[in-house]
Amino acid sequence: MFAGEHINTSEDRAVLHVALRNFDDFKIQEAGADEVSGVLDHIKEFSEAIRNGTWKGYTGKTINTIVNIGIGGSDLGPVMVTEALKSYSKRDLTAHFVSNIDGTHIAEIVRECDPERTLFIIASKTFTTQETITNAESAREWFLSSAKDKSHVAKHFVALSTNTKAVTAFGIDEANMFQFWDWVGGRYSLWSAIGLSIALSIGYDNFQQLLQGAHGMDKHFKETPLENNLPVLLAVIGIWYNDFYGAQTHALLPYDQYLHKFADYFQQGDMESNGKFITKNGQRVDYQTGPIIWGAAGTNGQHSFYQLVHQGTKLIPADFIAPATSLNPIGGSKHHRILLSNYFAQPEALAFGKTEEEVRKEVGSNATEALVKSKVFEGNRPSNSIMFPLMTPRTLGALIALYEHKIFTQGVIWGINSFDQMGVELGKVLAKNILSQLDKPADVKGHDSSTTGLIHYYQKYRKE
Ligand SMILES: O=P(O)(O)OC[C@H]1O[C@H](O)[C@@H](O)[C@@H](O)[C@@H]1O
Repeated sequence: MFAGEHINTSEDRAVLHVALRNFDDFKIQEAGADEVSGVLDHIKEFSEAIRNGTWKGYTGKTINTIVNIGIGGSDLGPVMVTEALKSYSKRDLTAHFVSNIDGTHIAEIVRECDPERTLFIIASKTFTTQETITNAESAREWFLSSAKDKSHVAKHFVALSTNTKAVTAFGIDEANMFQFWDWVGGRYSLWSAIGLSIALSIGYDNFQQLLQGAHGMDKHFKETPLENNLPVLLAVIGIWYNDFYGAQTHALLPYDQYLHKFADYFQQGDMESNGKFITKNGQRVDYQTGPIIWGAAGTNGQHSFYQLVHQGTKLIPADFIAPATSLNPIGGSKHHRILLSNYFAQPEALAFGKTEEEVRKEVGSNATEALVKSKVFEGNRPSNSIMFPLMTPRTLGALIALYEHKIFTQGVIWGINSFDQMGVELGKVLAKNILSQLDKPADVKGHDSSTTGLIHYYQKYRKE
């Protein structure tokens, strides 16, 4: 990876998100790597102009709302990080994220926007993603219904992409485009121009701290012997339970409300990277690869699904993640002490459980056998605990990079290509064909009976 070899073999690409946060440290030879600092300068200059009010909208007002339009890697990273670092954000600059093609998503968000004071950020590596382009077109239509004159688009629309041609064809000036390169995978792109909404929200200096935190983890990963290497340790522990104990899933359980999107983010990060049954050499694996990633912020999960984690029939390895100090120490950190007492208690309960003997002592001799048995916790359920002093941009950068390299290491051990995403293609192709058949029942051809029946049902009941 660090040598810039084309380890994304199926697409013949280097994988260099580490070059986005390198600060001239590692020597990386790849076209575009020398352009990173120029794009960072552009991000700095632009984010400062928006934040300090020198950038004005078409009626001379400052920008008070940003709307990032993107999906997958062009959405989940910015959403997760702006939420995680909300405490560092400019409170009078509201950030919204539109991803879903469902018109409800953009319709509900523009209801909260003032066209004179809103900046739309169209985030798409390829600039061909149907959802994003359709949402961007609807945003432009909504904007022009107030602004009227197309020349005003330049003050309210910017693009983050590798595809200059498609961006300019959409009507966005090249000067308002933030570049990145094909060696940045979508799910590894928050460090690139795709992070513009993050820089706008928390300020460029904090964005740079985020990058530096990730770079620190990159160095650790590259230079530390395997037995002390954090991403490697997480990777091999994960493989141990996944491949040798049959665990199907892995839960990410941050005891930090700011990290409430962490599991959503790494659902793409991990499952799109390692959800593959073909090795780099084209053989079908005869072992398990990437786990199902899921989770929720503690303690909410405890009151929802932990029953199964503790007493269900499935083995669920979990990562418990927490800051020692809260950014919101209300009530003299009363809340945080309660939160952390749960953070400490859960792994302990999972590991050591409660024996039948202990239960008997507790319930007394009148209890039925069934009641006794229902209160037993078998224990011996695995978890990792990750703790850090305080949620800062630098810490978050390191934490994200920790998981990125864990995923990469697992992919290497499984012999798969963690950096393509062929599995998202088939559905897209089928949907395109179906879209062209939706008008008339007679057009619905070439499907199985269930699909045909469903489309006919829609055609019978739709109102437009
Ligand atoms: O940024 P884009 O090009 O719009 O892609 C958005 C998403 O599309 C697909 O689902 C995949 O390729 C994802 O990896 C990607 O993040």
